[in-house]
Amino acid sequence: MGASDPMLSMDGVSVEFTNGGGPLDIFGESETVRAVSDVSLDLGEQETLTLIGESGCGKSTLGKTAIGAQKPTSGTVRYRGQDIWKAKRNAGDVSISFDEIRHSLQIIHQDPGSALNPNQRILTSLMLPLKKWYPDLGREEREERIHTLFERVGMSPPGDYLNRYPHQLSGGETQRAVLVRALLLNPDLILADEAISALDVSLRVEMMDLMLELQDIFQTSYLFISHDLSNARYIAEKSGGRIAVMYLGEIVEIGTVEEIVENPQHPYTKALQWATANLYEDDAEAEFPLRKIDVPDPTDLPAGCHFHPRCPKAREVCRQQHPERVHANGDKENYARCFRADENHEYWDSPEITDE
Ligand SMILES: Nc1ncnc2c1ncn2[C@@H]1O[C@H](COP(=O)(O)OP(=O)(O)OP(=O)(O)O)[C@@H](O)[C@H]1O
Repeated sequence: MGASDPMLSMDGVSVEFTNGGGPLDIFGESETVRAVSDVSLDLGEQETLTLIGESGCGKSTLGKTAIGAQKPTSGTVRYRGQDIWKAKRNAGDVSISFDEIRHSLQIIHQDPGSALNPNQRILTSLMLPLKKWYPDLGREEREERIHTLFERVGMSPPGDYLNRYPHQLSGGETQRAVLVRALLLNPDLILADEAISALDVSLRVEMMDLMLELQDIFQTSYLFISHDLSNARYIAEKSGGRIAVMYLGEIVEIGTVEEIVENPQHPYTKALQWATANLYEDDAEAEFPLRKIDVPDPTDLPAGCHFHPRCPKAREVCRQQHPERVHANGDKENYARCFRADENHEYWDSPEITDE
């Protein structure tokens, strides 16, 4: 690993799924969905990034690809400089094994119960990964680690919770137990895929606070996935992290809270703001920010800018050209994929679209 390698680095990552066309498909037709399209992204130590976007825009697929649980169709994903899929194939110069990579990149799901065996007491479910990854630890030491972490996440006395079965815990308790399970492995990154969505609103804030507090202690990076801009804003504000907005497989805008929430460039980010009523009460009367509500068929993406059929600012050029990343003021990491972010683009002389 080079000293300057980011903890996680994705370069030109695309993920395609082909459905149908198999021997049992009587029509013999196959359709390809580009769930993730040309995403390049670096995540540093103790960094927090929240992915937001509508259902089906590719957030989970991108998250899974980041932690090595989904193979990209093209592009590379590197953990501390090691190509994850070369490590998986054990091809060439592998400095970090695939097992070690998967151990360092953990996931918490929306349905935390699915991570715990319903027929096992919580203690047994938590002991197993410790036994697997830290075989030198004795039983007592393993139990001690689990007890300490349960105290830390407010589940005290730990014995009261650890002897229960998953169905005997509340949603918030289960989510904390699963967080402990991930933290026990000392991961460099936790992918929290809609991890708080199923909780009551009051518990959501508590859980976000807890995760961010533990981030300092465990020096973990987080990749949060949320469909809710107000949660993304809360996390990014508290952690000083970034927000990435996805639309039909692409990151269309990425930046800090100031960039994404206060001063968005992309009309799609503005539409998400509009939909998050409590964030923008002043704009409640503002014009509806989409020309069409329906999301295009992901197996048949529109030419040009994929957002143009819904974009109230679309012009002819948006039908013809696909926007590149426009970085503001020489910023290397953050950008918007919209012609409007470039004040010199031919977009400004292009006629408005009137007929779609
Ligand atoms: N295993 C799969 N096989 C085929 N298509 C898939 C598969 N996984 C995801 N897709 C498709 O890829 C696209 C992106 O899905 P993904 O679940 O990543 O989106 P998402 O933004 O996480 O959505 P949600 O918020 O509903 O979970 C969707 O069109 C989905 O139907």
